[in-house]
Amino acid sequence: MSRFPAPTDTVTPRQSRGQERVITGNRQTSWAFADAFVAEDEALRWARDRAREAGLRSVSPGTGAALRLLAATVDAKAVAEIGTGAGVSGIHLLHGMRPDGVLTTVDPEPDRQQFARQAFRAAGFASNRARFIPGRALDVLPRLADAGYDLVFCDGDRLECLDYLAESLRLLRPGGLVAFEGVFADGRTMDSGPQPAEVGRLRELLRAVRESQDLVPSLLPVGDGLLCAVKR
Ligand SMILES: C[S@@+](CC[C@H](N)C(=O)[O-])C[C@H]1O[C@@H](n2cnc3c(N)ncnc32)[C@H](O)[C@@H]1O
Repeated sequence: MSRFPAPTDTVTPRQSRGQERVITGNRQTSWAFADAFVAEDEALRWARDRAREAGLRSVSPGTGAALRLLAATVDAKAVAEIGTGAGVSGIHLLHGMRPDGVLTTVDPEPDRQQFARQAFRAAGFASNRARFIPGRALDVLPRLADAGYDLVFCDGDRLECLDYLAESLRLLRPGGLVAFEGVFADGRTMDSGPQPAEVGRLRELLRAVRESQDLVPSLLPVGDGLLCAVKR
């Protein structure tokens, strides 16, 4: 006998109401619970504080947990990160990568990379687990090896996101994964009112990733929106 309901089977009103209550009841609380599900340690809190003092956004704890998961899923040995910041996302990526994996992280601000270096050390990662490259992504990425990366994480200049996509497709091995942080732009991406240029670029990015024949995409509703895609 089939385990699946026949197409004519119906869900009773009682079941339907119950399911709806679980899904819609207190959604904000559920999202807050999901975002805090994986606890952050002292090194991450330290890096977050440095970022806050510098007026920088960091990935949310939920996005950090997703990055760990993604890095572990592709058994990442080589990860490229655009936008080091104070190292919050880098710590999460390193936790998900193989123990011998190397994170290559790019940022034009050496002071921020210095904070990240300290944070990685405080989190217990040996110095040879991270390669810090100071500079702008579009100057640095062309020097990185074709198909040499398992995962590319993009959290730099949103105006450049389409160029990051093109570079990521070159950098990733088949089966590798690209992720873009912040594609909701605090809700502006879905807002029909007038928006700044970076929102236009994010919309183009969403369209390009969704329509690409070379990618298997998913938009994860964690933090400020994490757009992910696997390269075929
Ligand atoms: C939002 S912060 C990154 C936060 C970091 N990913 C985290 O979660 O801890 C954005 C970073 O991108 C860097 N950035 C800005 N323009 C860039 C560019 N063209 N190439 C690489 N990084 C850039 C900024 O200096 C800043 O540190």
